[in-house]
Parts: sequence; structure tokens; C-alpha cells
Amino acid sequence: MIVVTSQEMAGSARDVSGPGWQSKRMIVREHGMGHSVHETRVLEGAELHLHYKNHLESNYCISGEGEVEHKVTGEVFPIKPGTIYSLNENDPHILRATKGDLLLVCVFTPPLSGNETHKADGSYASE
Ligand SMILES: CC(=O)NCC[C@H](N)C(=O)O
Repeated sequence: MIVVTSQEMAGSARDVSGPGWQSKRMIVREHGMGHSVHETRVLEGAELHLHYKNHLESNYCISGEGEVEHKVTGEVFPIKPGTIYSLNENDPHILRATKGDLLLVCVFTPPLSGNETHKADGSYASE
């Protein structure tokens, strides 16, 4: 069994941040689960242009409010506590935190190794 706490992740090599976000990679590739699970905070007012070309990602909102815009279709979906959105087609998107920090439980497949930050195109490198 694998047990990891947010508290022990704080300040570790798997506590990673970028412009407007911070993420604790709690379950990662080395755990062998086939996915990674992160506690992600997107700071209020942040607008992230993301395109996970090499990964599928789901995000479940715990607190805060925001929206996710599909860059191709132009659709905009509100995000509030209890909302999950899944980028099942490697969808290019814009994530906005509009009211408070967005606190998300984030799942990546295939799993991240834990120390990734975004490339210029909004993706993470493949393995
Ligand atoms: C929602 C999103 O993709 N935020 C950026 C950080 C990412 N969730 C991660 O955990 O690396």
C-alpha cells in the first residue's frame, strides 16, 4: 500500500510550481499505478494556456471557482466544487481561476515522474 500526505509533499522535489499554479505530485510513475495523482492549486486570477499532447488529464474541483475554455470549439465550461473535467482528446484549453484559488485533484495518464513543468506549447514531455 502507498500512503502519501499533502503535508509531507510540501517543499519536496515533487512540490512543483509554475506561473499561476502549484502542484504536489503525490502518486507518480515510480509508484507503478499507471496514472499520477496531484493536488493542484491554480491561483486566483491565473489564466493557463495548456495542451497536454502526451497525456490525458482529469481534474476534480475541491474548492474555488473558474472555467475551462476549449481552444478549438470555443466552448466554455464553468468549474465549481464538485465539477470534474476530463481532457479526453488531448484538448488544447485555457483554464481560468476566477473566484479564489482553484484547488483540484488532478490525474494524469500516463503518469508524470513528478518534477515536470510545462514546455512552451503547454504540454509536458512524454516519458
Ligand atoms: C490544471 C492544470 O493542468 N494545472 C497545471 C498543473 C497540473 N495540474 C499538474 O499537476 O502538473
